[in-house]
Amino acid sequence: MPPTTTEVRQRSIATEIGDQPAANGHANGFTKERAANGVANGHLVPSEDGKRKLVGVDGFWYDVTDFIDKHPGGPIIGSFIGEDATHVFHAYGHDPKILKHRKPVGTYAMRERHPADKDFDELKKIFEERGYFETDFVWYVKKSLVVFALWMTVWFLVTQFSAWYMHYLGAFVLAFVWQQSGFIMHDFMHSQVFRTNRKKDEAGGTFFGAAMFGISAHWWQDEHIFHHGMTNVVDVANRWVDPQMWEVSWAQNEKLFPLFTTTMHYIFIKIQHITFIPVVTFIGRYEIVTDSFRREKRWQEWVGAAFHWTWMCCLLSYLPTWREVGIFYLIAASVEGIFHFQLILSHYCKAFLNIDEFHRDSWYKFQIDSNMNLNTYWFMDWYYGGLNFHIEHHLFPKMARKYLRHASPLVKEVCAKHDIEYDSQSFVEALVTTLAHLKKAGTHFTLDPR
Ligand code: HEM
Repeated sequence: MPPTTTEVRQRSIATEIGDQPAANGHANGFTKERAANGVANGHLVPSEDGKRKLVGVDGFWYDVTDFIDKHPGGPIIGSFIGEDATHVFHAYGHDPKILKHRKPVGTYAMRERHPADKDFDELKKIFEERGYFETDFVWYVKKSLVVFALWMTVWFLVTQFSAWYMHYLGAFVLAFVWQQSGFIMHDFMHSQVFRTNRKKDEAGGTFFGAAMFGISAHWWQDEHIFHHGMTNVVDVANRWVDPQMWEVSWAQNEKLFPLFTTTMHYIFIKIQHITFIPVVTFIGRYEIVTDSFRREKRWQEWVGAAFHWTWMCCLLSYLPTWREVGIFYLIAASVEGIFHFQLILSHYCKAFLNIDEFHRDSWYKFQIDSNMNLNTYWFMDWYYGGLNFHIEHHLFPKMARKYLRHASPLVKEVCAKHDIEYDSQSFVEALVTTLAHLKKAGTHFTLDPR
């Protein structure tokens, strides 16, 4: 059974800080007051009875009161009640026919949030015409074959050699099997492969996520949809944060400070610039594996996990001693942990917004403010899964990853035209910037016990 709206939006903090979910009416990212009014912003037309839940798209209000729990994109729709969701709606590639079947219940005057918005809408059309939102199946077959070849290499190194260093070389290659599978899972769970057939995409995602990478693909998707729709957003009143930007071990932005209230948090945050690298490297993988299955109830993910641990145990059984088993997994997990930096560096030192600021800001502009690209040569795109072009991926989450590099020059042009900073740094620069940022944030942190 899929998690409920409340579970998904409150899980990140409630489970890690140990707090109870907010008791102040928060259920779907809107307060009791907002929900009761049907709409949040004064300039919007209220619903007839004042109690319906309306979402605004392209200047029309749609009543989603009975649709929230059925929405195929999950509970995030509830976070846009009473708001103009035009840009996030289109960015997610909703088929325009979806709204043709729904009768609007009112209209509102669309407010220009930023002059660049029109240009980004135009860019999307240009990219559509260029075919950047279409799937190259041959490309995916090749990617899958690479994963399979790497996987066979691991087996070969572990089963055909008795030298410990060949086994550990196998562990190193295993990290790449996990990493590359993770990227393919990412594409599937964004419906970037079959696109109009979500069931097939989810099955592919579960195979590469749970069976190969070892994490629950649906758990990841639940969090990732919020991460994309509401990147770096903090809702202090409801104790909610973009779930993929929240860790109990550090506070990377002052907007998160009110959520940290214990002496233990204080200690963690004061030393966060020192613990950052070892925690991400050595603990990262264990954390996502356990976190992803802790509350997982979907049987597909458990079947995938059973497959994953069956092949992992068979593989590990070829190693001669428990010591080698331990070191083998540690090497694989730590090398894979290094890959986690990429995603963290793309957001940690960037802008964060409180939820009300977020709903007032331009969705496109904030995607750029809250993202950083990593500069690399084209031949390293495979290593970063194309997500070194994080700005482009966040602006257009359904764009096929092989085209992200091609989309970048036009995105840069729009940013330059509107004087928006397009942040792109090398991996090392981004790491140094993030460490300095963590140190500064830690210095400013003071404990505010509640
Ligand atoms: C009037 C409001 C909305 C309606 C009627 C609606 C309807 C739908 C439908 C029918 C789908 C499945 C088909 C498809 O992907 O084209 C879908 C998917 C989705 N929706 Fe919505 N939606 C609405 C608003 C939103 C909003 C505000 C968000 C905010 C982020 C959102 C996020 C998503 C996501 C992430 C998916 C999954 C896309 C994918 O990866 O395939 N939707 N929605």
